[in-house]
Order: sequence, then C-alpha cells, then structure tokens
Amino acid sequence: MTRKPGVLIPFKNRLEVDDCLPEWKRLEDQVDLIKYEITTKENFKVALAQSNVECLWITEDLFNHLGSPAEFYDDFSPSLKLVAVPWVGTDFLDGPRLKREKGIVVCNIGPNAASNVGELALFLTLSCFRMTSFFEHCFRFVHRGQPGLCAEYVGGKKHALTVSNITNGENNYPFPEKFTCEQDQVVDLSKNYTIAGKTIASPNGKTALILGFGYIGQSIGKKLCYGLDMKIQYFKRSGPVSSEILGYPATYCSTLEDPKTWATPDLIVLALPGHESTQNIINAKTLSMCKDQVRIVNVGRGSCVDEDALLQALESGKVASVGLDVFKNEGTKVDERFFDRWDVTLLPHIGSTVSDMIGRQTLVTLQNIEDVLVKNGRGLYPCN
Ligand SMILES: NC(=O)c1ccc[n+]([C@@H]2O[C@H](COP(=O)([O-])OP(=O)(O)OC[C@H]3O[C@@H](n4cnc5c(N)ncnc54)[C@H](O)[C@@H]3O)[C@@H](O)[C@H]2O)c1
Repeated sequence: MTRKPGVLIPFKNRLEVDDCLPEWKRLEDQVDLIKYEITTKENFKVALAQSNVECLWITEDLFNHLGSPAEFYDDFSPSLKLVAVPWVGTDFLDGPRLKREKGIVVCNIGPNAASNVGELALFLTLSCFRMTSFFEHCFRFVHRGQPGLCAEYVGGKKHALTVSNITNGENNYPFPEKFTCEQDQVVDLSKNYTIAGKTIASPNGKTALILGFGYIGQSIGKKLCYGLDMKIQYFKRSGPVSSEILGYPATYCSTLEDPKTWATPDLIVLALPGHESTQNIINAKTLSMCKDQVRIVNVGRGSCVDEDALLQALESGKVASVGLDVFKNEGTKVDERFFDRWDVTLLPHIGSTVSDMIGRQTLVTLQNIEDVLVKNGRGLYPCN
C-alpha cells in the first residue's frame, strides 16, 4: 500500500482546526492529517526533518511556543512541498526563497477574511471621524454613566492629549477632570465643534484613499462607499480595476509620487502587506503632503507606518485621528505612546477574529492541501 502524504499540524494548548468538517473526513482518506503536540524546539526540528511530511500547517501555537516558522527552514525535510498558512499575511516567511531553494509552495486563505477585516476598517474609520475613542474613555472611566458630562468636552481647545503622567492613582485610567476646558471660558460651538482642536466630523461625502487594493482593500472600498457614503480613491501598482468588477464607483490614482494623490483624501486606509516596498509608506514626507487634519486607518501591517512620524503628526494636529489594528513590534511591545492618546483608536490585531473563522480557515487550507498534495496543483491561493 502506498503511503499517504502527511500534513504536520502543530498544537500545544489550542486546537486551531475544525476536524468535524465533512471535508476533513473526506481528505483523511487521501492525506494523513497529523496533529503534532509541541514539546521542545529540538523535538520539533527532529519531527520536521524525519517525519517526511509533505505539508506544514502553520498555527498560532507554533508561533507562541516555538517562534517563527522561518527559524526552521534548514530543518524542512526534502519531502516538504507546501507550507499552508490558514490566514492571510505570509510576511513571516521568505516565500521566494522557499520556492527557489526548496521548491516549496506557500498558500494562504485568499479572500476569505477580507470582509471581516473590512468591517473593522469601517469601525476604525467611524471612530476616527466621530472621535468615539475620546467619548468612550470619558463615559466609561470617569463619569460612570453621565453622557451630558462627556458632551461638555466638545469645543474645548485645552484638552491635553498626552496623559502618560496623569492617572487617578487607583486604576491608572486617565483622569479627564485634570484637563477640561477653562471654567470661565465661553466656547462658541458654531466655530469649535472639536475635541482638543480636532474636528468631530461625519465621514459622509469625504474622500478615502485606499493603499493596498487587493482583497481587503477592495472590500473596504465597498463598505466605505455604501456604508458611509464616502468617495473612494485607490492606488494599485498593476493599474485600475474595472468598476464592473468592483461594483462601486472608485477613482484610480496612478502614482504615489504625485503630491495631489496625498493632498485630496480626508482619510487614508492602509491594507498593505508587510514588505520592504511598503515599509514606512506613511512617513514624515508623505504626511506633510496630506491635507491638514487627515485621518489614518491601518489594518494591513504595522511596518507600513513610521510611528514616530505619525505620533508627531497627531501631536501637531496635522493628523486629526488614527485607527490602528496593527503595529510595529507587535510581537514584543506596542509603542506605549499610542496608549496615552485620546485621538487613537486601538485594536489588538483582530481583523479576522470571529468565531466561524476556524471553520473557514480549515476548509480553505484543506482545499489548498488537496490541490497541491493530491491533484499536483499549486494550491487555490499560492503566495510565492
Ligand atoms: N488586521 C488583520 O487582522 C489582518 C487580517 C488579514 C490580513 N491583514 C493584512 O492585510 C494585507 C492585505 O491582505 P489582502 O488579502 O488584501 O492581500 P492581497 O494580496 O489581496 O492585497 C495586497 C495588495 O497590496 C498591494 N501592494 C503590495 N505592495 C504594494 C506596494 N509597495 N505599494 C502599493 N500596493 C502594494 C498588492 O498589489 C495587492 O493589491 C495582508 O498582507 C496582511 O498583512 C491584516
């Protein structure tokens, strides 16, 4: 009897596959889906080198307990044909090198998380324009249920946005009473509907520039267009996408070199992969070309933003507000200065954190595996 091709699925505390799916049972007839319990790095290296599996199924437990799979390149057995990534970002792997040196295909889940990441971009956009992060801090931690008191902050120009040294001593939450507007100042709300001088606005009718116009970027465009009535612009290296494919009106910008590309949008949304070509695409120079009080949302990768430049622009008011799901140094420590700001909405990289995602990830990963190991294809969503 011929040996079935093997798939190594590392786990320790969490099982990140849905093995009740009918597709799992069906593929088990043709492929050996091996749940491998993680112990030590050394044991994993031995398993990789000696198990003669054809596929490594990447899991978060692998990252959490043994580090990046990139550390194990040299231990991949010659039988390995596929690295199956059950999410989207594959920037932790050197895909071209795996293909060149070992003929290994890297697959991900293609468009299957795009709508969920798009939902969060929509949320972050709303938060940026309506300054919901500011109001939530006031409401939740200080006034404990008196909305009218939160509204008193509207119009003030004196709210210190950096609060790192101001805590109430008990629970370390910022203490807005310390920086309300001056008591005897009368605020003309018709001219100052602001928080700390930053406008509280509606996204309706405003222009969004989307950088990274792949599956996620295109889904974001649809949601911003139809959900928030925004005008959509996008830059795409490979040229424009037809409006029939997109299903909504969007203006193509042919270059990021033209200052006009940066000067028009009220919002810039990043849905870019981590790569040397996208490193610090938002930086002091590109920010200086933007409209005053521009807003920035990033759901792609933290590496695309020069965080020092962004924080400086928030401080100066050049950037009104920011919504971030991703950060530089996510694996170690997110820059603390973000936590101290009212004008930043923070999320802990939860673009595709929904409970049916494990089932969807499993299904698409099984399809990639079947295509490569059983049908000799390149997978449904090859990335290298
Ligand atoms: N926040 C989250 O939880 C979450 C979840 C999934 C994916 N992501 C990130 O979103 C990224 C995009 O995902 P996707 O499914 O849309 O990928 P995709 O491959 O469909 O789209 C990426 C787009 O970026 C473009 N691009 C790449 N380099 C560029 C550059 N230098 N300048 C301009 N455009 C460039 C590509 O041409 C492509 O159009 C992923 O790589 C991942 O890093 C984040």
